[in-house]
Amino acid sequence: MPADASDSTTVEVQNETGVDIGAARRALGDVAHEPGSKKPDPIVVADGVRRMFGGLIAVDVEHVEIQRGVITALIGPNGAGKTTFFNLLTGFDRPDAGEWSFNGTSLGKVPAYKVARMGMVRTFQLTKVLSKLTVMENMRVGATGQKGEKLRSAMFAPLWRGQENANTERANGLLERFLLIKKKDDFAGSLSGGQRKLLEMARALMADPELVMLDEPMAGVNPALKQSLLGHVKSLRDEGRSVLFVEHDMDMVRDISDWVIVMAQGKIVAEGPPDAVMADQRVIDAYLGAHHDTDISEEQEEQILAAAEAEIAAKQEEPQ
Ligand SMILES: Nc1ncnc2c1ncn2[C@@H]1O[C@H](COP(=O)(O)OP(=O)(O)OP(=O)(O)O)[C@@H](O)[C@H]1O
Repeated sequence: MPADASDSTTVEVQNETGVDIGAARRALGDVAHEPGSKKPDPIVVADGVRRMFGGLIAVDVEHVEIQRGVITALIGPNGAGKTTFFNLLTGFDRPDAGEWSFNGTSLGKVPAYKVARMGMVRTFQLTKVLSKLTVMENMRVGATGQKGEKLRSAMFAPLWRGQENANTERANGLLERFLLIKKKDDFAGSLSGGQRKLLEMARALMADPELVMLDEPMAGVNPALKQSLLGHVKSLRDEGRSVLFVEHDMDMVRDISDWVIVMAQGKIVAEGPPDAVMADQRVIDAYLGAHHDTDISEEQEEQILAAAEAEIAAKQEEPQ
């Protein structure tokens, strides 16, 4: 079902984080469908962010704002600069120019681990679960602000143990939610591709982030697990988090996004709600021009079938 603002399951829901989910989504109704459009309540704002690799301009984002409390998809053909932009926003790479902020705080020189602690957590295209650690150990690695990390705090072991108990409790809750609890003592390396994606998402939530950034969450996931992953992503929004995800699976983008941002050749080239963006000729050109595993639409399929049937009928009518 398309995620529109009239979705009765989420409208008027006020959750423990204080974000009125329905309001955040409805507010997008007044936002212009154009690259760099201003959002009513942005959680991320980026200006003039540019990253060169040799002579190649991988990212050249003039201005972009990510609305708080909604699901935003970042789409674009292969090599458009989506992952590089993710890396820059989260401190895993440094730009040649530009500035960006999270909750109004400039992140220009903030290292990745601090960005995560500030509440902006990401997952990776190729999952980075630590295969030689158990599922539970992976979850513990995801917890930030652990007092046990610091020597000074280690002197206050009871305090540290308290933290560890809280982490274990939180990890158990998340593993239940992501249907991984029975695997908690298995090595992460023994999980299927889809389960690793689930573990990565669960681990990201150990830090209780405000913004969850997912890089191709559906890649390598079997159809059965896809539905469950979609549900999990929606539940992140429904508990008041903001979600920004990169994805090539257009069904997923159409199904769960409140807003779609399109990149091509490093730049933002279009923005809007999913239906409007996917009907935009510039987007179709940018996508079909460079990305080849896009499914044809039902309408296109019908047109092709009708043309084939007409051709067969015409041949049958030809004099032998
Ligand atoms: N470390 C690097 N060194 C050199 N070039 C790079 C590096 N990382 C990315 N690039 C180049 O920058 C451009 C943008 O790549 P990026 O991976 O960000 O695109 P993308 O939109 O995420 O693509 P995909 O959808 O295929 O993952 C590409 O031309 C890529 O080859």
